Amino acid sequence: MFRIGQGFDVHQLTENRPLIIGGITIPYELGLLGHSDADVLLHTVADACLGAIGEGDIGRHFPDTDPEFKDADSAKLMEQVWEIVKEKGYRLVNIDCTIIAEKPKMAPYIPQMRERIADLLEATVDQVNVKATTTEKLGFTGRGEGIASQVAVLLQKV
Ligand SMILES: Nc1ccn([C@@H]2O[C@H](COP(=O)(O)O)[C@@H](O)[C@H]2O)c(=O)n1
Ligand SMILES: C[C@@]1(CO)OP(=O)(O)OP(=O)(O)OC[C@H]1O
Repeated sequence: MFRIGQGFDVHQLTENRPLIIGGITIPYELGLLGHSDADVLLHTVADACLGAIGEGDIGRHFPDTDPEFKDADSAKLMEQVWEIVKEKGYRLVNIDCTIIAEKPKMAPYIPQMRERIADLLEATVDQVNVKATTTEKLGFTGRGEGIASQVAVLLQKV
């Protein structure tokens, strides 16, 4: 059996925060704000995986009111989500991710993000696609106020 999932997340850009996307720290003058490390892409991957198996969303599993998750490493949260996926008997078929950001340029970091996500989802790099787009200076992403991401995932029962 195959199950499809999708995710969407947004985090605000602000000063004095690291910019962590897809488990990779990107040098930039601004970073993402959140209760956790605010890795917008890993949150979206987690939401897509939870959606695919009918397990709600990341906030249900790791509430942003719980001090345990303050400044949490989103890769650790993703590992826990992937354990739930495996317990339900699923493996990754493929995942396709889009980062929506005016700046900085994501292209140099995308190979590392693919490797990191493949590692977290116990898959190979060819099963993971990561791409980026601007919104041509339009909207909150275009003004550089935040970064969004979208993910589609396909899982298969093994
Ligand atoms: N933050 C970003 C945004 C885009 N890219 C790359 O640039 C290409 C052109 O972007 P458009 O928004 O004009 O379509 C896009 O296809 C990406 O390859 C990027 O690296 N980082
Ligand atoms: C990850 C969690 C938990 O620390 O916090 P945030 O970093 O604020 O991220 P968000 O995507 O807003 O929601 C999920 C939260 O529960």
